[in-house]
Amino acid sequence: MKHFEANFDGLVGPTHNYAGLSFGNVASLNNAAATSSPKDAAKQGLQKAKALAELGLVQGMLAPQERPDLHTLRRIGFTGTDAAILNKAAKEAPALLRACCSASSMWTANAATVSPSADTHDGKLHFTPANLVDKLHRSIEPTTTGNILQATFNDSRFFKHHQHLPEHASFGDEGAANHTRLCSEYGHAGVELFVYGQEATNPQAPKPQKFPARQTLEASQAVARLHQLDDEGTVYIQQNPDVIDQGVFHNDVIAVGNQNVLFYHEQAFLNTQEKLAEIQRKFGDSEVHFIEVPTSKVAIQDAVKSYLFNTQVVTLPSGEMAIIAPTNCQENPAVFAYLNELVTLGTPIKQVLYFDVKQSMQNGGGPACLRLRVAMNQDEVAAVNQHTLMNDALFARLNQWVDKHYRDRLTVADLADPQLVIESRTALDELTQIMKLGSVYQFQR
Ligand SMILES: N=C(N)NCCC[C@H](NC(=O)CCC(=O)O)C(=O)O
Repeated sequence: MKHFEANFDGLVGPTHNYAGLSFGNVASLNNAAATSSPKDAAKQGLQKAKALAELGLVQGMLAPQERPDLHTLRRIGFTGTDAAILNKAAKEAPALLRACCSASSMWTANAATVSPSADTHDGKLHFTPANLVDKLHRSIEPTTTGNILQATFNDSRFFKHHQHLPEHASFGDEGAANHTRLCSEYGHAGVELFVYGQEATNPQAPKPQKFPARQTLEASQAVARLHQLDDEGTVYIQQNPDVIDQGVFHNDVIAVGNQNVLFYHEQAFLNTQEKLAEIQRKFGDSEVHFIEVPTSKVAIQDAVKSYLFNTQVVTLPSGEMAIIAPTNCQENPAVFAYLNELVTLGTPIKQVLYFDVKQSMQNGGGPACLRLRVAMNQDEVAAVNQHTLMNDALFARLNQWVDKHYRDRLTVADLADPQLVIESRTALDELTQIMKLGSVYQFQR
């Protein structure tokens, strides 16, 4: 049986904008109130997804969410027509309106945690949508995320969908951004690494002082229980609180793994040596390539600016690995020099491919934020909703759809425009037909 690691990229939604919503995420704060281009953002994402499909990887797309989120605005007491609600919210609670308009579901690394069937006791592939409780604008994602995941992975013989964890800070869960899986082959049982920022039930444990730790140990443990993982196939690692305070708001901003490679910054974790030894022991006989990037070569600030670690490390059909990096890495001299050296070091990583995803980067989302990894065997791939899988036809169709419905420019002031609701719903309604998703949105129910 053949095995693959598929990437499901988030299709950027029609309201992509810069609202400065993510305290602790340097790019989001620095670009607050900048003018965005939803059209360019969506096309940059589609280009990357198409390129990965052309490299021979299994590539899917996940639909964006309905924004502005009028249902949440109604839930918090705004009444009247859609236009009246937007008008009132813009005047009386502009920060809440901005939170209800973010296209943040595009970062599907935060959509869910996924455990492949090779790791789980019941032999099913498990999904738990992330509750994203640390940020208001993201906490309104998980229910629709669950609907979209179920419409995409819609065969209960293979896929098991859980409800998101309880919506409380003790269970702060940011999904796959704080989870990576090492394995010898995608279809063999692997070691799942859960990286958390703090322990909710132990106030004495280390935690960041300035910026929030979005993921708790308790959330990671709950997901591992739900997914029926073995203790021997699971490692919990605490992220270094000092780097969270320097803008590393998710572990995937400082570390990434693929098969037998863990690529990370020397300051990424606490108790690094002990944890690497545990990973190696649980991995088994063959060797894990621990590629540690020292501060002397790449400072934390350079890693945060360039997103060196928010790269996708992928295995090509040839068996060699490539790094999918944002063009921002080419523009940072220290990082570019490091990447040029990396491919000569004799590790499995042999090439670097650069993609312009600047529209997303300006909100703190690099190539790896834009994708949810799902390791699957060929029967599972066949059971996926085939209309979500990238190919020439879907690429052309989605580009046409973007051209038809998306604005070239969007400012925060435009978010109160009632026309944007109509445009967004018309676009998403058509998208659910293109991707054969059924009625996943509240406005369709
Ligand atoms: N690292 C991963 N996997 N994901 C990146 C998520 C970026 C996202 N940015 C935002 O939500 C910014 C929205 C704004 O400010 O308009 C966040 O902070 O949650």
